[in-house]
Amino acid sequence: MNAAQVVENLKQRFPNEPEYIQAVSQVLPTIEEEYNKHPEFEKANLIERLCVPDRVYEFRITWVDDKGNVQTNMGYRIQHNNAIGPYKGGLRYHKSVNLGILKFLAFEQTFKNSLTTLPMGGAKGGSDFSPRGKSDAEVMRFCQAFMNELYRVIGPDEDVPAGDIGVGGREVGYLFGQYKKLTHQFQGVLTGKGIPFGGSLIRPEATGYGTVYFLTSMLATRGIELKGKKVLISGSGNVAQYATEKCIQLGATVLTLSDSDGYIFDPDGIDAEKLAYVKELKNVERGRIKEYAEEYPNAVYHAGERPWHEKADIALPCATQNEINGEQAQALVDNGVIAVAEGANMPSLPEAIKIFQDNKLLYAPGKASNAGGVSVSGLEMSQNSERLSWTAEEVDNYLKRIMNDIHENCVKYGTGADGYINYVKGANVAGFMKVASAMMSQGIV
Ligand SMILES: NC(=O)C1=CN([C@@H]2O[C@H](COP(=O)(O)OP(=O)(O)OC[C@H]3O[C@@H](n4cnc5c(N)ncnc54)[C@H](OP(=O)(O)O)[C@@H]3O)[C@@H](O)[C@H]2O)C=CC1
Ligand SMILES: O=C(O)CCC(=O)C(=O)O
Repeated sequence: MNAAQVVENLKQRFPNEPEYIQAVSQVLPTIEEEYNKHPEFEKANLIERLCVPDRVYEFRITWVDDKGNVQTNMGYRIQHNNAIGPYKGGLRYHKSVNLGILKFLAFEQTFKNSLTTLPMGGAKGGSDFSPRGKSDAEVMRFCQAFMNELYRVIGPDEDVPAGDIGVGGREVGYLFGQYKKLTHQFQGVLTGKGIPFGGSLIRPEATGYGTVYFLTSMLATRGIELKGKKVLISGSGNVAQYATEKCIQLGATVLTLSDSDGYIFDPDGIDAEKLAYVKELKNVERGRIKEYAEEYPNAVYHAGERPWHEKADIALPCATQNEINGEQAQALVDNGVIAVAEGANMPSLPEAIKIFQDNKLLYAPGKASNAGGVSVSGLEMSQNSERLSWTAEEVDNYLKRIMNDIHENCVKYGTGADGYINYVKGANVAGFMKVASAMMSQGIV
């Protein structure tokens, strides 16, 4: 494989999908050397078959708003690769959603799911529908209309969606209810379900907790503890909330949270009580993060900005893709940040990653550090299959073990001659080799 040539070909074929091209061009150069040790891969054109999704579903969703107006949105499901297990990955509801963004997420998910050690292929889906400002009834009607199309192509052994941006417990509940209505089947067809109907304990916490578990493993390679460190977190949704919670539990001080309108800086740190306020604000009242600064006057709200210019030891981007550019990465380095672990998917632009790596920061790409969420989704599937529910402690122990295994794999495949661990290379090679081996065994399909 000539990675640059493959990327160029994909660019020609998919010129309007910059995020997808960005994700692919971040992965291919890091697996090129390993790939080229296996001439049989090239003969099977494995790389193209791995980059281009197995199939893409695109559909119109029609729903009625509270005023009686008929609305339409676009819906998508990208089934990227099922070489190692059923398609698996979240659904995103956000006004920015388009085919290219979901293709990047599905591509990344394939590598991530491979890293989890569990049998899950990669997928992603969603809609350009924004739940922001919508009533519960509107969200319910939208979810039902979305499932009216999606139910045809998902199933517990076929494709198992879950949440992502804009899709949390509320939306998964409505989606599940409609699936059941349409199919007459009570099946583990979605993960992130409510606990009373087959959800797993620790699934809501898993992505944020897992990111911090991965961070502690990275810090341990340099004999550093999280306790006492100052942490910048972006986002204030599911991943950010539980990353904050785990940081607090492990004795770190979280200074910032954000949403798409701006960020808050709390010089006293966000403690458990303030975090409970954020959870209520974001998950129940569905308010804006600026209200935090009204509730806690020592905190400052910065409208229209991101938190990356604040001084701290650690950064955990937990909002969305491309939220750290080169200038912001340089500010983090200049301010003494030693570690960046991505809770979000692809939050760092390529220029930012280069700055982190050139400065030998501990830097974990999302496909490694945020894999805890989909891992516990995999454990939810296991519990559903055996009609059992595991305790929170059991699930959390599994999660710790999986995050540790992912870290070990990154170290194994990513440690360079100078001892610096390139977690990007480690995660990509480890994730790739398992999927490649499965694809080779299954023939040209
Ligand atoms: N949930 C999960 O289990 C997993 C999630 N992830 C990734 O983590 C990230 C966050 O997801 P999650 O917490 O679930 O989503 P939520 O919808 O719960 O929260 C998203 C947060 O990010 C903010 N945000 C969204 N878009 C932007 C933007 N364009 N600019 C700035 N802020 C933005 C939102 O602010 P606002 O309210 O203003 O929109 C909100 O605070 C995503 O990248 C997702 O793909 C990765 C693995 C698993
Ligand atoms: O839990 C899942 O299936 C998907 C989680 C997800 O969307 C992700 O890992 O980005």
